[in-house]
Amino acid sequence: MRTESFISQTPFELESGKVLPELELTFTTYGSLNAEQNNVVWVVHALTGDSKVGEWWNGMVGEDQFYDPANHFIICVNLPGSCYGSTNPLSVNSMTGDVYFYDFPTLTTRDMARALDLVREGLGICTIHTLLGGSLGGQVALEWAYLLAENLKNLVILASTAKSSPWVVGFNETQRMAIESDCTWGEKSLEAGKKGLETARAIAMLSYRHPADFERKQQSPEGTVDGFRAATYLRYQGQKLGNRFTALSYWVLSKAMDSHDLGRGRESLEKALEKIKARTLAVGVDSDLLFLPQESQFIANHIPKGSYREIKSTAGHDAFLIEFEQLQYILRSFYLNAD
Ligand SMILES: CC(=O)SCCNC(=O)CCNC(=O)[C@H](O)C(C)(C)COP(=O)(O)OP(=O)(O)OC[C@H]1O[C@@H](n2cnc3c(N)ncnc32)[C@H](O)[C@@H]1OP(=O)(O)O
Ligand SMILES: N[C@@H](CCO)C(=O)O
Repeated sequence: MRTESFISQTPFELESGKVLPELELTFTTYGSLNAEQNNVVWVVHALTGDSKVGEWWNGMVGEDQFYDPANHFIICVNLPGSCYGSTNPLSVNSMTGDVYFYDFPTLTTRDMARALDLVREGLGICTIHTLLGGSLGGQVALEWAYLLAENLKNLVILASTAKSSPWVVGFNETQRMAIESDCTWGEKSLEAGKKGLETARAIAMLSYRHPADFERKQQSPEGTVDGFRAATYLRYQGQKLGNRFTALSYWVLSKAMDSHDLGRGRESLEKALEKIKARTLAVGVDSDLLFLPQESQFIANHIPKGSYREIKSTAGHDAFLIEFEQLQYILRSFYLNAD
């Protein structure tokens, strides 16, 4: 495993017209590129993931796993805006010499896809064998698949959508409201909005899980009138994220998720999907309350070489990060059916 940085030599113009004078992108690779350059597996992480895909997707990537570095060149880039090494609101704006903080520009999933393409070009990779992404990662992967055209062979979109629904935008807005209500939000510090971020994560967890999952794991003993398990669970999850993420990055990434619309400026969503050339597998989760299975079906129905499979789980949206056995089975049949 190697973690490196790519630094763009030229200013990076965003969809908004604003410019990032310098763009650093941290990425992690596993295995090596073969002579034919046909073993590239590119994974795009979700909202709070990082480039170390072998850690958070350890049931899919790693020695003797489905994507084994012995056979594949596996790469994951920390998305711009995120706080694990790539340019983000806590980076220094090289034009002003000051940390961006709240002046960090709005990013779209299309900007993120273009940033990934810079890394691809920088590494001299022409063709990607398989591009995979879940949730926000799936949105960025879809945008990138559109740009890559014939240079992408297989696309796997997990628990995601071609356009963020009003429901997703609404959930994200409640989370940003929680951040805004933290009295430290507005301060120029690493910890700004930390308590708000904890609440945001607690709200988000309700969209990443399913009532059945809470029924199974968070039942309190009979007679409980306070101190419920569900309550300590959500507080714990909030603190866990608060200790490893920044509210500033969360803000930028959740705004990018809101922006997602593959059809923007491309006639329609359907027409944009029709232009994706890669063999595509869209995987929904039957219990996903955030990105509904029918949104994955829509992707599969409109991409010419698209197909749909479903993970059965009570885990909800996050099942794509948990249900490794089902995913492996689904992916095995996807590759078996390749031309
Ligand atoms: C640097 C980095 O870490 S970045 C990469 C890591 N994260 C990512 O990539 C993002 C994607 N991953 C995720 O979102 C998550 O890790 C998932 C979805 C894969 C799994 O989520 P988890 O939080 O592990 O699972 P789950 O919802 O079952 O919660 C388990 C945790 O809650 C705790 N917990 C469970 N019930 C309760 C309760 N009633 N009260 C308090 N704590 C509780 C458990 O002890 C456990 O704690 P731990 O994480 O310290 O071991
Ligand atoms: N739970 C995952 C997926 C959210 O879409 C994350 O925190 O990145």
